Amino acid sequence: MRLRVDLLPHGNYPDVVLVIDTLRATTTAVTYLERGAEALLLTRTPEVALGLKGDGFLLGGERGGLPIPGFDFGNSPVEAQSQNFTGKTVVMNTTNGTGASHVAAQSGKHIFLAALTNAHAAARRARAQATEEVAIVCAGTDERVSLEDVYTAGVLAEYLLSLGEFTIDDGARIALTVRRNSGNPLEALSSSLHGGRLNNLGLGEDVSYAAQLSTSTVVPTLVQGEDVPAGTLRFVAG
Ligand SMILES: O=C(O)[C@H](CS(=O)(=O)O)OP(=O)(O)O
Ligand SMILES: [Mg+2]
Repeated sequence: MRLRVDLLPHGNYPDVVLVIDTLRATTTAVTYLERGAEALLLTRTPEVALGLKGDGFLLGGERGGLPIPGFDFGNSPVEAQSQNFTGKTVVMNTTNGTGASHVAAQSGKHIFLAALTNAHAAARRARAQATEEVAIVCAGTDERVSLEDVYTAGVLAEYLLSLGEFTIDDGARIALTVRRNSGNPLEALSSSLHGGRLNNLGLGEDVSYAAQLSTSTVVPTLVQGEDVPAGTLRFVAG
């Protein structure tokens, strides 16, 4: 079994993909499902999301860290945690995480969303489904490598290695090194460029929330081969 870590999304995934956007899209996605959402529709663009508005969907997303005009929510796990989404479908579009999921879905057989909050459950699901490779894909920020995603990749890689034999690539070696040398999750996320930016926007509580380790067993799972609105990917709790 191969374990691969892409520090940015590259594509060509043959098997299982774990998509990470710790700050904040995949952390928020886990929280929507934790709070009862029936499904998430991750859209290719904000326009696709806005086109679905009014069909009983709730829209969540951001640009520059702030809510998109016309959307119901931002991209905040703390905001999501304070709401009840029972029976609702949340349509999401964010700067990095939703795009990374679309790259993964172009080729991967099984796509899961991972964050620190569901790290161990996501790793277990990946190991159980994989037949040849687990690819951990860091969304990054604006096409640049981001510390918080690489740190989370290291947490996932560490746990996967405790579950069985893998041959690992240099991306995995880098992620494991970052994980072992960046302190605890809150220290790592707080020292990242994006963690600092969210703090400056008054969104520091989201950074603390995202730093919680394995508080959830919900693993957002792509439902393949289903009829979904064009430009969207449908994830449900797994
Ligand atoms: O909402 C976020 O934290 C980021 C916004 S950005 O990196 O400041 O543009 O989006 P995400 O897609 O969750 O990385
Ligand atoms: Mg991010």
